[in-house]
Amino acid sequence: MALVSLTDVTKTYPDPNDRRRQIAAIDGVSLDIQSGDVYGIIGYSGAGKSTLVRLINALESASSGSILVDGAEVTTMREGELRKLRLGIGMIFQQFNLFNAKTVRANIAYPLKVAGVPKAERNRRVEELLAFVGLSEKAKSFPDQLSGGQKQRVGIARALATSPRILLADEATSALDPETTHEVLGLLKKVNQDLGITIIVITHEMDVIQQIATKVAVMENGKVIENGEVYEVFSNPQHAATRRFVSTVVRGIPVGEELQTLRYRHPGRIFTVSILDGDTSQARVFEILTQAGLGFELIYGGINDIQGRTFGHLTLAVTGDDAAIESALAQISALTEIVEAR
Ligand SMILES: Nc1ncnc2c1ncn2[C@@H]1O[C@H](COP(=O)(O)OP(=O)(O)OP(=O)(O)O)[C@@H](O)[C@H]1O
Repeated sequence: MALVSLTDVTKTYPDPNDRRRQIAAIDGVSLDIQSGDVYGIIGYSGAGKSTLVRLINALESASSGSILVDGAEVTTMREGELRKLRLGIGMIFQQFNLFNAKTVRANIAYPLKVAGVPKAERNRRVEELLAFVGLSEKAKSFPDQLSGGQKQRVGIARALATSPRILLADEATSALDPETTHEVLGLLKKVNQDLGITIIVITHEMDVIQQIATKVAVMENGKVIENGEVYEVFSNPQHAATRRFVSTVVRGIPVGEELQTLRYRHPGRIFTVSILDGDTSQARVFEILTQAGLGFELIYGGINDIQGRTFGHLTLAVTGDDAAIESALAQISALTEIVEAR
C-alpha cells in the first residue's frame, strides 16, 4: 500500500478577478508515493506544487478527491486526528523559518516542547539530532550566526524531532548556492537511507531531482503531466515541459546557434549518439569509429549519472572516407540511436 495516495484530487480557489469563477490550483491529481521513496515534484511557478504539499499535510482542505496518508483519509479528519497526522509529517522550507531569537538547540527542541515531551527526554533527543545533522558545536549559536546551509541543517533537525515518517521539502535548497545545495541534498539522502523516512521534494530545479529523487512527477497547470522513475523520465521525456526541464541538466542534440558554432569550429560530419544504461557504451562507439579508420572528436554533450545508471548524448565530429563513415554508422545504429545534424 502506498504511504501517500492521492486520487483525483482537486483544489479550487475563487478567482480574485471574478469571485463567481473558480481557479483550479490542483486539477484532478492522482499520485502514489511509496514508503522509502524520495519523490520529486517539479514544475514552474504556479504549477500547483506548494498547494499539493499543503493538501498532504492538511494545511489546506481539498475541494474534491481522496488523500490517504498511511491508509487514513485526510480529507475527512477532525482537528485531533489532523494534529496527530502533522506530527508524523516534518516540513522544511526555502526560507528555513527558524526562530531568530532562539538558539539552535531551542529551535530543534521547540516541536518536542509543543508535543509535551519531558525535558530530559527532549534534551537527549536534541543532542542526537544535533549530531545527526553535524551541528553539535553550534548548539548555542543563534540562526543569524549560521550560514544558509547550516540554517537548513537546523531546519532538518527540527523537522525530524518528532520522528516523522514523511518529510516534505518545499524548495528547501532554492536559496542556497550549488555546493551548499549538494551538501544539504546529501543530508536529505542520509535521512532517507539511514532513517527510512519518505521524502517529498518540491522544486523547480531539475538538478535537484537528478541529485536526490528516485521518482518524479512533473506538474503543469495544476495537473501531473508525467511521472515515474527518474531514469525513465530523464531518458524518455514525453511532454514539452518535461523535455525543457531535462534539457537544463542533460545536453541533447545541438540545434540552432549552438550547432552553427560547432560546425564553424569543427570539420567533418556531426553525429549525436544516445548512450543508455546497459545498451551501449561510449567505449564501444569509439572502438567502431577507430576500427573504421575514422578521425573523431567529442564536441558536445556528456554522460550523466542518474540513480547510478548512465544516460546521455555524445555529439561527435567525424572525419574520413564517406563509405567508412556509412559503414561505422550502420554498426552504431544497430546498437543505439544515432542522428546526423543537418
Ligand atoms: N490561497 C490562494 N488563493 C487563490 N489562489 C491561490 C491560492 N494559493 C494558490 N493559488 C493559485 O494556485 C496556483 C498554484 O499555486 P502554487 O503556489 O501551488 O504553485 P507553485 O507551483 O507552488 O508555484 P510557486 O513555486 O510560485 O509557489 C497559482 O495559480 C496560484 O495563484
